Amino acid sequence: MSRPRPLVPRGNSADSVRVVGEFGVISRVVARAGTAAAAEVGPGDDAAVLRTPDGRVVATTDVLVEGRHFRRDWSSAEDIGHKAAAANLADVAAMGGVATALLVGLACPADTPTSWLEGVAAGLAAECAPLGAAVVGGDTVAAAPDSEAVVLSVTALGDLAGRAPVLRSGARPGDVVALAGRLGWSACGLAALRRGFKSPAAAVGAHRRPHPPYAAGPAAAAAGATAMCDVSDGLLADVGHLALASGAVFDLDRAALVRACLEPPGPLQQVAAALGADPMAWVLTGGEDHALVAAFPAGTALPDGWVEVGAVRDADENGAVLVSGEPAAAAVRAVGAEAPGHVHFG
Ligand SMILES: Nc1ncnc2c1ncn2[C@@H]1O[C@H](COP(=O)(O)OP(=O)(O)O)[C@@H](O)[C@H]1O
Ligand SMILES: Cc1ncc(C[n+]2csc(CCOP(=O)(O)OP(=O)(O)O)c2C)c(N)n1
Ligand SMILES: [Mg+2]
Repeated sequence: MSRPRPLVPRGNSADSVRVVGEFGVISRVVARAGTAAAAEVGPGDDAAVLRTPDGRVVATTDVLVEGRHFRRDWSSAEDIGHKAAAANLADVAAMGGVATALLVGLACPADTPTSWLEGVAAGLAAECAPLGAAVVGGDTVAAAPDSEAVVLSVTALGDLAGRAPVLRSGARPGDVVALAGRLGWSACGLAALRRGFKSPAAAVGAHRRPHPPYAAGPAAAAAGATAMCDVSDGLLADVGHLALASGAVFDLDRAALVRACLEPPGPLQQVAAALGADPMAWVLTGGEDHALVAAFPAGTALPDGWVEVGAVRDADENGAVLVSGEPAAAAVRAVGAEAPGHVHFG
């Protein structure tokens, strides 16, 4: 893998973490954290204290590693904060919860400008604010010796407001499969960035700052969704998790996916034409838009933002995920993709 070009000034700038020190960084970052509605005690003490109206806590963590999950020459500090928050807030929504707070673990090289870390903090806060959530604590440490990579580990906590959590395992044959949010936009933006383009702005922007449909998660739970997850790795890969956990086949309807994700034509077709790619590859296998995919009992009036894109069937010999009756592996090959989703240890 080519090493991401260090983007932020390296060395001993007056603003670097080395000069400002751990507590200087913490006070500047905490000043940008915002306020969590659920926090009785926020950042600055030995631990935060949160109110849990439901009595149960939804808890999830995702780690973002520079060069693997983001590049500082492709995304601003604010973008990276938005993205790190979104990846976690979407997992809470995918359980049917509403996020209440984030905890942030940060490892960074000593020459990282404090202003860059303040930008990350501002992005985290801005992504959380509409939900009433905020960063309530964290930890700031030096990166491994000789490592130039920033690592961000974000934990999100959330509340179910009395609803049953929606697991991956509850889908039953006869359920409808539905989608909320966008698919393929982040992968399209990533493809453009990899070729050195900074446009189209809508696709590159979607890669930098995903827009998960947070409200669709609790709405699906309230409507009786039987299984749900967010699409972080790729639709076929993540629906595979639902199928496996539920012991059922998820048969996605290609025409419905085209209608939901590729009509009217826009940036996905534009970039695909320029790169000689099939935009359906991004829809089926592209990650990081954090759309939600769920199963609902047949006849459920789908909540706002949800569209039907398939059906759950009895397990059969064709495998767990089908695209209009065709095994997912064949659909992956047909669109020229390498795998049903992101390959982590490739
Ligand atoms: N190192 C780990 N220790 C314990 N649980 C883990 C670890 N890594 C992943 N998991 C759990 O495995 C499940 C699948 O992880 P992942 O594919 O990362 O989910 P997601 O796409 O929702 O982030 C999650 O429940 C996650 O909490
Ligand atoms: C520099 C860079 N290269 C590649 C990608 C693409 N990418 C990285 S991780 C990932 C999948 C999601 O990451 P993961 O850590 O699996 O999140 P989770 O499924 O745990 O939510 C994708 C599509 C990227 N975002 N940035
Ligand atoms: Mg994860």
